[in-house]
Amino acid sequence: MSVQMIQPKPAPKLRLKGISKEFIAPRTGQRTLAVADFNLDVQPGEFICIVGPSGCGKSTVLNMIAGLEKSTSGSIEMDGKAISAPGAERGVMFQDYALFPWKSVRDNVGFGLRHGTAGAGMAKAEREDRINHFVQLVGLKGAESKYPHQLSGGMRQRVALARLLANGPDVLLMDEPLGALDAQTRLVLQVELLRIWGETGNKDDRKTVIFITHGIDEAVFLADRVVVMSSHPGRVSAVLDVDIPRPRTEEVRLDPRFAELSEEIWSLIRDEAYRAIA
Ligand SMILES: Nc1ncnc2c1ncn2[C@@H]1O[C@H](COP(=O)(O)OP(=O)(O)OP(=O)(O)O)[C@@H](O)[C@H]1O
Repeated sequence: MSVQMIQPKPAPKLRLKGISKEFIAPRTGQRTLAVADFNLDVQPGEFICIVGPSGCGKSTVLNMIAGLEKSTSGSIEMDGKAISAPGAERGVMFQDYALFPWKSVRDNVGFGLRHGTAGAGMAKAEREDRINHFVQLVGLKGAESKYPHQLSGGMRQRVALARLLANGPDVLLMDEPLGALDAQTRLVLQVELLRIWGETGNKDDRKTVIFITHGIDEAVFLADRVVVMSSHPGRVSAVLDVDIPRPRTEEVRLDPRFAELSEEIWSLIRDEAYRAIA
């Protein structure tokens, strides 16, 4: 008789348990149930993409994990502890760069280290090394003294990513970070993002990522799992494993499995996507 060892599942990095969010308009009192009974466990180092029709509640879910919005019911846990406010261990990145226009690349990247909790107690030399490391990691070496207006959109998002990483969060919460970029830059930065995330390195060194996108191809290219949402109210309608091996290179986009998964996701949101913009 053979005895099968059952490996215990690691404790989730994030646990979203039955969360809902109802917005109440201050003047009219009109209620909008944006998210209802949203459940998701995210494993450490996992790359999760959330897709769904416009207005289905993707940003609301992300903002609740970031602690920028309070959930109306349910609970959000990180490493087993309840989250209800923003915290340095969860870094957020948005579509619109959010850089300081009057600060250089170097000073933008180092902002959190100089003024936030991330750099508290850090010696100047260590802080400067850390800034150099992340500037280099995102491919901005040589552009340290430039200002945001001197950079392309893609470079600005590299600065925003370096700043996010320099603060050393455990979880990266990314709301359409490539959404404002032209199509070619977007494809290049998807590959870059996986490199920076550590796709070719040790799995245990990777950050946990929640990444919102309108791009189904983008989600399939990046994610370990794609969470598909339906709307009114926003719920999880499906969770798909992206069983395409890593590291993922440009060739992946030609893989029949890539097309198959993209088609499956589109079929899940197509009807609602048409209704959302009708
Ligand atoms: N502060 C708010 N007050 C009232 N309603 C809100 C607020 N924020 C979001 N909503 C509503 O909640 C729902 C979900 O919005 P949310 O922005 O989370 O969706 P989304 O999927 O991120 O949208 P998109 O894909 O267009 O970016 C929408 O109906 C939206 O109008």
